[in-house]
Amino acid sequence: MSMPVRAENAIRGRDFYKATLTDDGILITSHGHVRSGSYSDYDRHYHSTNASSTSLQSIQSNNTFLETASLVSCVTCLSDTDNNDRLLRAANVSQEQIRQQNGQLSANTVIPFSRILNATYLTSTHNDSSPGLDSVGNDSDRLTKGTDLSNNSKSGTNHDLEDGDGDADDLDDVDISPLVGHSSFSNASQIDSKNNKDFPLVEITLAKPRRHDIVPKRLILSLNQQSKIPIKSDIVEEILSKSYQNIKRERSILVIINPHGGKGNAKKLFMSKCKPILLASKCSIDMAYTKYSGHATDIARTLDIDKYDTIACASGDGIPYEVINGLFQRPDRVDAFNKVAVTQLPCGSGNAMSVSCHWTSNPSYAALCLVKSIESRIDLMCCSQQSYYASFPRLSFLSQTYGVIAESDINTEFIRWMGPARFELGVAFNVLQRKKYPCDIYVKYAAKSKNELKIHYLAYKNRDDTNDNNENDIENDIENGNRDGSGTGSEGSSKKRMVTEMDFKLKYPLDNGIPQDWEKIDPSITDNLGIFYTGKMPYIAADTKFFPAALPSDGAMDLVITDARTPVTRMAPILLGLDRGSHVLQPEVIHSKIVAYKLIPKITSSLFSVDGEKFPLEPMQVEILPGLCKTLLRNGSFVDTEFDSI
Ligand SMILES: Nc1ncnc2c1ncn2[C@@H]1O[C@H](COP(=O)(O)OP(=O)(O)OP(=O)(O)O)[C@@H](O)[C@H]1O
Repeated sequence: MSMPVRAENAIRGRDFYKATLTDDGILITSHGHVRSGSYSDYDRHYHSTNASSTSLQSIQSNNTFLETASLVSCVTCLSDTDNNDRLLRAANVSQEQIRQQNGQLSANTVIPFSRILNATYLTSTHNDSSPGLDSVGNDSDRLTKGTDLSNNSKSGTNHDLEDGDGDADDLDDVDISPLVGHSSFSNASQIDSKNNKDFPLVEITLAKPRRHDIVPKRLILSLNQQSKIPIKSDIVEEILSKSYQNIKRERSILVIINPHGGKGNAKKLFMSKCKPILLASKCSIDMAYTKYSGHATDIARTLDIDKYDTIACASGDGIPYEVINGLFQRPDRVDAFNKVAVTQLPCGSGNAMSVSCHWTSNPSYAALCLVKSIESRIDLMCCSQQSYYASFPRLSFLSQTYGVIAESDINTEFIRWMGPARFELGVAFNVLQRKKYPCDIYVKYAAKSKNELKIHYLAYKNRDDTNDNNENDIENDIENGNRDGSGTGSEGSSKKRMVTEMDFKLKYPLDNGIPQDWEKIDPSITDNLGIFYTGKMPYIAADTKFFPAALPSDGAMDLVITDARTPVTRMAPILLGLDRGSHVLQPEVIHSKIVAYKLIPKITSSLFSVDGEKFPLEPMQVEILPGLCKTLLRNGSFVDTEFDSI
């Protein structure tokens, strides 16, 4: 049996791999190369299980370490580089050895489905003088230059809404070319490969580690239909459905870039690290650049929500805050919060959302998480103060703080050039001064003592583990005619539902005073308050696990309070425990789960910080709004803080 000429043309001069599908991914069984004008290598490899060609032998001679490396690469599928490095070292495989292989995969490598971005039948144009892969190269150029390719297909496109230069700049040799939707591939030639049951030639695009990042990489595979798992008729669909299990494919993304974010690097980071991954995954992308503070709120308030399922903020935490509030101020906010997921591509200096939700602060890995994540609902916190409450209260997704941390966060803006380090410097400075911030605090507890908090945490964490916190189930329910989205499986879960206008209604409006069942925190503590910090996400910065017990939708926020009178010798272990999250276990630290609070400052000069934004020094009342916001959580949960084992 020989290879069809068109298929040979398509892979002429390229490496290809013979492969088979397994439960975990695509197993490479051997490697080949089709020389110009000859397809004998392909035939030899295809028909021989113990191939004896020279090129194969030379590959096999290196197999011992490569097989180890293969296993490692399989295990590390979504980890970032630090993790990869550690595992490779543990397996005694040096990066140099990996590099020597020129990126070739050895037999027995498993490409995990979690790493596969796209799959398509490999096809050739009818014009042999311009073989398919050259066309792909052209396509790639067009995509990276930001040209609108959306005439026939929404997929894999890129439109600049503003700025327009779309200078995908630093892509160097990154391979971003989706074949599907390319008009030069006729239907006839696609059928040619698809219907060839003996030789289904498939091109996959996978996310491949390169230096500290991941980049899209295309591979040609000759797939053995006698695979280890049952294959339905369409092998490409089989690969795609396993690569995107319960995950929405081909997202329509509005990327909002803060050009000043991340010390002015946000645009470059997005273009070079995130965009190639998103395009290779066949997402359609529109881009908007913020021109002033508050612009992202205006964009989110007025955008056409029918066009997007995702708003990705290529920024720090300031832009997601603005976007959530823009959606909240829409007349059709119910539809907006049911339609659009808000996520972050970490291109700012404070990237707590990405660290908590995507488990990484690396923009390329976060982009992979974006396309591979489960849509989930997270709680928001609604903040009311007299000066703005009447128009719109403010939604907070991350934190509110008063005292030492608020001043360190905001008052160190003038040393913005320092990046994240300025925050730590500010905290240390204020703590050492033992500055106090007197106030009254009233709270409605969900779990008051540390013991009750642990019980609450374990109950909700286990519930999340079993429910998978999976918003896609809601979409499936709705498609199946179950309009309230209550689902068939885990009934009663707050996440398995669509939000309604009732979900925006405050239980504790500011004007109604402090309810009877709220407790006042001991004034001897609050008159000497050092840190007041409430949060919904575990990380407030890449290496600061301030809220290790935070959960996406437990209907509560975490409260941390310290007393400014705590001796510096005791504060030192508290601050040094911030990276591990062990500070909350220290006896001097108050740590509770609460559903609402009111803080009344007793000083005249200070501020609040809400999600890193400066808020006025007025009484602040906050309550939780359960499961209001759709976002993308890797594996449906926040990064594991190991709170249960601290
Ligand atoms: N064009 C602009 N000019 C001035 N300010 C802007 C502009 N675009 C956005 N901003 C503001 O910049 C602030 C910080 O944005 P972002 O969080 O993306 O950046 P960052 O680098 O992480 O900064 P931070 O360290 O404050 O978190 C936001 O509050 C936003 O309102």
